[in-house]
Order: sequence, then structure tokens, then C-alpha cells
Amino acid sequence: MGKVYVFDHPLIQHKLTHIRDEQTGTKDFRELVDEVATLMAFEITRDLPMEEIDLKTPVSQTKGKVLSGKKLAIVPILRAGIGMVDGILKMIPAAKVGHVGLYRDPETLKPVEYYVKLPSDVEERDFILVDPMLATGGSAVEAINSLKKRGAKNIKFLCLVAAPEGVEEIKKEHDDVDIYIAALDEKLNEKGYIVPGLGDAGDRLFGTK
Ligand SMILES: O=P(O)(O)OC[C@H]1O[C@H](OP(=O)(O)OP(=O)(O)O)[C@H](O)[C@@H]1O
Ligand SMILES: O=c1cc[nH]c(=O)[nH]1
Ligand SMILES: [Mg+2]
Repeated sequence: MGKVYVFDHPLIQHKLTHIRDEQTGTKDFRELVDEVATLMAFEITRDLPMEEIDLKTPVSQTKGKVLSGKKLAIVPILRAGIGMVDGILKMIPAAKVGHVGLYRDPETLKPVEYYVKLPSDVEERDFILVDPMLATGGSAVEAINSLKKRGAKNIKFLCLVAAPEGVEEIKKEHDDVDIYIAALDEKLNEKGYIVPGLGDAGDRLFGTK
């Protein structure tokens, strides 16, 4: 059964408040999303396997722990997920990056897939799927379908702001996927936007609108 983790770390909450603020412009919005992604990566990598190695410090022989070479892939849901990739790569620079292109039809709110490119060794990798927004959950569920169809077995979903509806949708369709959220908001409005949310993440990241 997948778990839901909501981060209450003060640094994440502080930065998220500025991300939400409509006065925050594109440059600051992009930098803050990048910083929060780095902080969240710190937490989602908590269970990475480690191994012990021998080494010598300037003082003595000792043993130390290093990551044991788990193969990871970060997959942003285009477009807005791109804003979280570099922040995560700062923590796990050896990860490969795939892409799933989806947009949400503004009338039906259903996801429309337009691009998929994943690392070739899909079955050997653990996946971190990223998108700042989890609203109805349609896009995340479709992206997870897409990864699983190509052989992905272990998937975590990472987002900044989620609506309860989106969390329930992932749990219903993919109860093996752990969900990591910076904030769980109140609800969706009649246009499918998260309330209070932060508006359209893609438009705010890339200055389109
Ligand atoms: O949970 P859902 O109801 O599916 O909504 C969430 C999706 O909507 C936004 O993408 P959008 O369709 O605006 O595409 P964009 O990133 O290209 O702007 C967001 O980045 C998610 O992918
Ligand atoms: O609130 C929302 C919902 C979907 N997509 C966004 O970018 N924001
Ligand atoms: Mg958008």
C-alpha cells in the first residue's frame, strides 16, 4: 500500500508561501521551486541503500558508508515538472532523466499525452516522477500508466501542492506508489484549479500567460 508523506519542514513551508504569492515573479518563482525540489529530494532519498567501504583519513584507517549504486531516474511531467529537475539533480547527480509530455485539456480536464522518452534500462531503475501540481490526479495517473507500460516497477510521485481529490485518485489507481507532497490543500475549484494553490505552475515557471 502506497504511503502519503506531507512535508512540514519550516524551510519548505517558508519557500512554498512565497511560491504561492501572486506577487512573486517568474525569476523568483523558478528559483524557489528549484530550492524546494532540492529540499524534498533530501527526504525522498532517505531509504537509498548504502554499503560500507574502507578508507584512510589523514589520521587513521576507518570504514565509511557510501550509496550502493542504486539506479535512479527522474521523470518530469512536461512542462511544469521541468522546474523541479535541476533541484533534485543537485542531490543525486548520477540519476538519468526521462520525460513524459502531458497537458490537461482545459474543457474536459483529461490528460493528453504528446511525448514520452525514458532511459533504455527502465526495468532496472527506480523512478521519481515529478510535477509541482496534483489537481484531479488525471495527469499523474496517466504518467504512471505510461511508466508502468514501459516496464517501470518502483515509482515515487513528488509534487509541491496537491488537492485531496488528486491524492485519492492516485491511491485508487496505483496503490503501490508513494506520494510526497509539500502541502495538501483544501479542494479544487470549478475549473479544476487547486485552492488556494499557486495558479498555473507551467505559466508561472515559464512566464507564459
Ligand atoms: O492533476 P491534473 O488535474 O491532471 O492537473 C495537474 C496538471 O496540470 C498542470 O499541467 P498543464 O496541463 O497545465 O500543462 P503544462 O505543465 O504544460 O502547463 C500540472 O503541471 C499538472 O501536470
Ligand atoms: O491549480 C492547478 C491545477 C492544475 N494545474 C496547475 O498548474 N495548477
Ligand atoms: Mg499549465
